Amino acid sequence: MTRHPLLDVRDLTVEYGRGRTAFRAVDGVSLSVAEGETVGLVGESGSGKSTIGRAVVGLAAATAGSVTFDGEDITRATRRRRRQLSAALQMMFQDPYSSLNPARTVGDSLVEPLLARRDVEPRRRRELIEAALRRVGLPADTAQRYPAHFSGGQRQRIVLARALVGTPRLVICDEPVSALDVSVQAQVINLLADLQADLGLSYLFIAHDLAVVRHLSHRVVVLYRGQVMESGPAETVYSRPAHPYTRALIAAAPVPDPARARTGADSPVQPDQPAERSAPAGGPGCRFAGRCPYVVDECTRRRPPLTQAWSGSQVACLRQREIADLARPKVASMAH
Ligand SMILES: Nc1ncnc2c1ncn2[C@@H]1O[C@H](COP(=O)(O)OP(=O)(O)OP(=O)(O)O)[C@@H](O)[C@H]1O
Repeated sequence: MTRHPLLDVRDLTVEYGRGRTAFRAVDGVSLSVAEGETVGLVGESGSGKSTIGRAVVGLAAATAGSVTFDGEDITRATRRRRRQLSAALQMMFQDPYSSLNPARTVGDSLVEPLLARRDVEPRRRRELIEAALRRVGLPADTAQRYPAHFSGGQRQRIVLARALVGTPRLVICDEPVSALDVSVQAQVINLLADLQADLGLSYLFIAHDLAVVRHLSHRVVVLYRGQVMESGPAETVYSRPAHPYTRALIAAAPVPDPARARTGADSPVQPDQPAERSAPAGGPGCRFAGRCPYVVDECTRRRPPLTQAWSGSQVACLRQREIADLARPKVASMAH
């Protein structure tokens, strides 16, 4: 058991472009992932989820803030150090078609993470590759074949085997099932859960679909246009969403549970509206103000800090108390 979180992202800001055209895709985001924990990172398209994942693995440069992995500040780690870390810190992308090189056998793709591991002798590589393939439910001879032989679900298993072969501690799963058929999605999600139980892996699980994240996540972080709107234990965020944006997201997700459907039903916000990019980088105010049904002038003037909400989550909303009163069932009149 480590005393510090395995991954600790503090006040991370990532800007694309420079000067007047600079666009702040991630704006002061903090989150952490403990050993053996899954943290779901949710938000609509363009909210900056992938950018956070890419900054953690060094594929996007942090403009400000820090990324700490197992106690080591890796925000500006050298290429050499990144390569050493690449086995322990893996990223799994959405599209299993583009993330495997079609011209290379599966075995050739899977050997890459092993090349970074000095402790693995070349003759053991084949054994480890076959073990990783078996671990994800694929036959060992998969290694000799090309990606074109496999379906989307099988390819995503191969991508997962590639992550496993380096014995990762943290896997950043960037929408790993979005491109798959619904029936196959559940298999991959269950496989991720089994691997976590067996190997103690940690996941930062990125998705726009709250339903997918819910099944797997211990905690959830809700992102909107580069800023954290709400974060907390998954069950709390789902059953008692405190931020108007979280409530809108939940209202828009397929909801089998009628009690849960009621939670966000009062929100007229459409979370699927494309997020405009009009807010200036680092401008004051809440990024959700333009779409919030509860907005008041102050919301556009200062950025709400993340504070403890009535629900037990951390919420960035200046009006959270008043909104909580609106959302609660009116029991006062029944008190006498
Ligand atoms: N290389 C880049 N250069 C410029 N802008 C970028 C770049 N990559 C992403 N962006 C922009 O940054 C914002 C955040 O993108 P990002 O991909 O991180 O969001 P996301 O929440 O993961 O969305 P999606 O679910 O669509 O992948 C978007 O507005 C996107 O257009």
